[in-house]
Amino acid sequence: MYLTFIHWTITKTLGNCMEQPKENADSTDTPVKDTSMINVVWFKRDLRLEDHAPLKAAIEVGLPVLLVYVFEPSLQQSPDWNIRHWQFVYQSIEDLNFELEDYQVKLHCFHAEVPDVFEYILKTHQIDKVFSHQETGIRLTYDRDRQMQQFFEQKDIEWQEFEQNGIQRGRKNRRGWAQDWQIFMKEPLATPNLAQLKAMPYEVTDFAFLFDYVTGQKIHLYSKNYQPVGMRSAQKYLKAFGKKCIVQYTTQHKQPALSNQSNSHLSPYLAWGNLSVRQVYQHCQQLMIDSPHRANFETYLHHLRMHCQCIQKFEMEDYLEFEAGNEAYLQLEQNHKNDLLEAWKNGQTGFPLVDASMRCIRQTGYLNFQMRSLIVSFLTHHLWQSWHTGVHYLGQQFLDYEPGVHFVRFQAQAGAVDTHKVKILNPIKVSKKCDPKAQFIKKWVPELKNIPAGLIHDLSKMTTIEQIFYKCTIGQDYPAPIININATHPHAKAALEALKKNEEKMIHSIELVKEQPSVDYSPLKDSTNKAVIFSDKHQRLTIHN
Ligand SMILES: Cc1cc2nc3c(=O)[nH]c(=O)nc-3n(C[C@H](O)[C@H](O)[C@H](O)COP(=O)(O)OP(=O)(O)OC[C@H]3O[C@@H](n4cnc5c(N)ncnc54)[C@H](O)[C@@H]3O)c2cc1C
Repeated sequence: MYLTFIHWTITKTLGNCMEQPKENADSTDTPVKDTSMINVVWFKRDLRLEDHAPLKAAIEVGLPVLLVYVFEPSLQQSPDWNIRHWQFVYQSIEDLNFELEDYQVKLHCFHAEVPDVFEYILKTHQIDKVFSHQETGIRLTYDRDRQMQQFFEQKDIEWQEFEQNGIQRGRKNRRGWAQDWQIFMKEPLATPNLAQLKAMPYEVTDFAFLFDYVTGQKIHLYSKNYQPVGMRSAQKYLKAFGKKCIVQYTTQHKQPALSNQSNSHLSPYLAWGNLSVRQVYQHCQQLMIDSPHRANFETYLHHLRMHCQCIQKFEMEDYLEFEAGNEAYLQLEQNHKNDLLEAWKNGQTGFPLVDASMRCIRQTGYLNFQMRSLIVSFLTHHLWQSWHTGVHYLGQQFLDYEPGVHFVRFQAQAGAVDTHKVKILNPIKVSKKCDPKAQFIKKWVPELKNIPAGLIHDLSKMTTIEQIFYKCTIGQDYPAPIININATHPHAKAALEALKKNEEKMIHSIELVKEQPSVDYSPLKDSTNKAVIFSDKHQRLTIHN
């Protein structure tokens, strides 16, 4: 009866993605060891089948390959974790398994700690090698990788890790990094030959790897407000961006209401690896050759490099997860005020664009760069709360949560890395500039839907008669501003200015988020000066006149 219930629950909640234990499975049975050697590909933030160096290498060895993804319970305890991240991963795996059906292969999922998973596989199989990408994650995943390194050494298993997205391990500084990154981006895609993948029948029969996972979690659900998931959706978004959105990319990308027409929305696919940065880079390079929007492509490729540059910085300075890059920042007196923090999280600050942004991320998991900067500036400069107080909350909300970009960008905007570069954003001015017709505000703050755009950005100017006329009483239907921007702005400015004096001595971050020397984004040329591009799928050279 008990087993039947568990089996039913698992089937209902996990659908096809997770391993299904047999009803008569008994975890106390001694598994029969299959002595043939296998290799394992351990998927992490690389949920795709193209440009996948570990998968390619594993297939080329020729042994049977087991494909594995591990949902780690310890990550669920991390303050930046949110079920939406796992929902995205889960859907990605479903999509990937759909593609793999043609090859009668499957990516197997576990819910357990990684050493336990490998111990479990070792009960029945001999592992020769494990292939994976390097991961620039949080301290928890880094420590897990160090633990796994020892584990594999003890078991005499070779672990081959591959560079991903041009992020280099073991670097002491970023000198020359931009050039290396560009070389990596122009290298041929690592295309696995899936037809050669030797399938192996495999089943997880031990409930320990499944049961905890099922309890209380709704991993198989996926909100219709989130972007569609998977390699095929990612390719569609990539194509749409290259064809349409790129036209407005530099003119409109700060406007949240127009983000569907101008921003790429590729970030979740890059964060969880439905696409590699190199796939995006090479796709854009192909398109820009004859494009009248070449300059926009160049800006986009530059932004893509900045994205990787943040991750590289975090790879070298992972303490930024816990500490400000600038010790001077600790001198700021910022008292924790829970009511302010809650108002910010719930989109109830009385500043329409801030509230619209906070409500939007809760619902969709997406926000453009400019609005992310605004909500961080509002929290750290106007509400005068330390960067720690909001960094995990936003990480939870973002569907594209990428620790390297997130911690570095958050700290940079707060002024926790370098106060010289900080922009204290005025929510009223940004609102007028980025949402002039208030489309974004009205979508996410429906209480304000009757108020004309001319009044909506600064509600403190609305008279009582106007409030009655537009059926919105401030302080009743919508909160009055929780702070006085005319006081908070100069206060933050003066406090950050005061830090500058001793800041130089106190920045312990080895390098700031600064521009690198400009790099050439133009396509590779052959000896006859024709553009050379590696075509996406087949690695064949395409010559463009
Ligand atoms: C506080 C904060 C936290 C962030 N956290 C994350 C995160 O967890 N994961 C993540 O992927 N990104 C993060 N970003 C970066 C960025 O906001 C998102 O990548 C971007 O909004 C995703 O949208 P998109 O895919 O449509 O990118 P697009 O708008 O199409 O932009 C493409 C790339 O350009 C970069 N970019 C866009 N505008 C600018 C600009 N004005 N200056 C410099 N670079 C720019 C983006 O980072 C992105 O990588 C964060 C930014 C901030 C300010």
